Amino acid sequence: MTINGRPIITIRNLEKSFGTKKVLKGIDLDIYPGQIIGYIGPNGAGKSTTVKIMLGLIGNYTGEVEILGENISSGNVEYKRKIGYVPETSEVYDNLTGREYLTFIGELYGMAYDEADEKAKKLMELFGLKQVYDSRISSYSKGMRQKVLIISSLLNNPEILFLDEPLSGMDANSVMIFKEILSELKAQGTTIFYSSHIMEVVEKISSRIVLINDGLIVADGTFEELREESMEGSLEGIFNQLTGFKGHEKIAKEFASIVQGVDYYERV
Ligand SMILES: Nc1ncnc2c1ncn2[C@@H]1O[C@H](COP(=O)(O)OP(=O)(O)OP(=O)(O)O)[C@@H](O)[C@H]1O
Repeated sequence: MTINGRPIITIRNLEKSFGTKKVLKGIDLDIYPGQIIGYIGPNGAGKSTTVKIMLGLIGNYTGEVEILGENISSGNVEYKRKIGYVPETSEVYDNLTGREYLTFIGELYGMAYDEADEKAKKLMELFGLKQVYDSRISSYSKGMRQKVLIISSLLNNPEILFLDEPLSGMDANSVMIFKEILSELKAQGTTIFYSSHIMEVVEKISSRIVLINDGLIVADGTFEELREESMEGSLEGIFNQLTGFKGHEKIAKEFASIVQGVDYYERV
């Protein structure tokens, strides 16, 4: 694993509970500039919670989170100017046009209107959305909205990009472009924190993979390192092994039996 300089993100003994449910049970992570971190784990493992804490969207945690040398609990929100975020579920302002939305976001980041407009227009064109730049977002398809979110997260040329399942709804060609964009950004030193369930993409793009299960990190290394340790050939296999998952066929058969109203145990 290549490590450049000081960590850009440091997480120490991060714990978070919702009510009586402990969701993060002591996360420790040092993330270095220019890494693409593939952050993976089963549904409910705590991935989005970790990301939202780093973004300052969730409070009341214990432990330390430092981003760009600043403890985020200090109340200084300056670091937010230097990060970008594509959320898992998006709340885009539907009534705005692409231009209105993206210039609004650009201005929130402190950009001049014309600068944001120029940049957004060019990026929309590269994503094949030139024709709809002045149409309301409510008329966009799911994938088109996703592209707008991706553009909005990059307008400020962030030092750290947080991506939470960013590919949802995007077609195969757009995914290819997006993967290439991530490689280019990484080559220029952007740090990317990438949380996704699409194992083949995570496997290909990540310089380091961190697997979280039930609120704890259970694996951390390059894909090759994890493969050697687990003796599994694919990230999917490593994921299944480390999360203790077995018997997908049995579960599927039982599921189908219930759907069809057939007694599973009579059928097997
Ligand atoms: N605001 C909340 N209030 C109560 N419980 C919450 C809240 N947000 C998350 N949780 C719980 O915390 C746990 C972790 O959720 P989180 O969204 O971090 O999981 P995840 O790893 O991102 O899962 P997924 O892969 O399904 O997106 C889940 O059990 C979830 O129900």
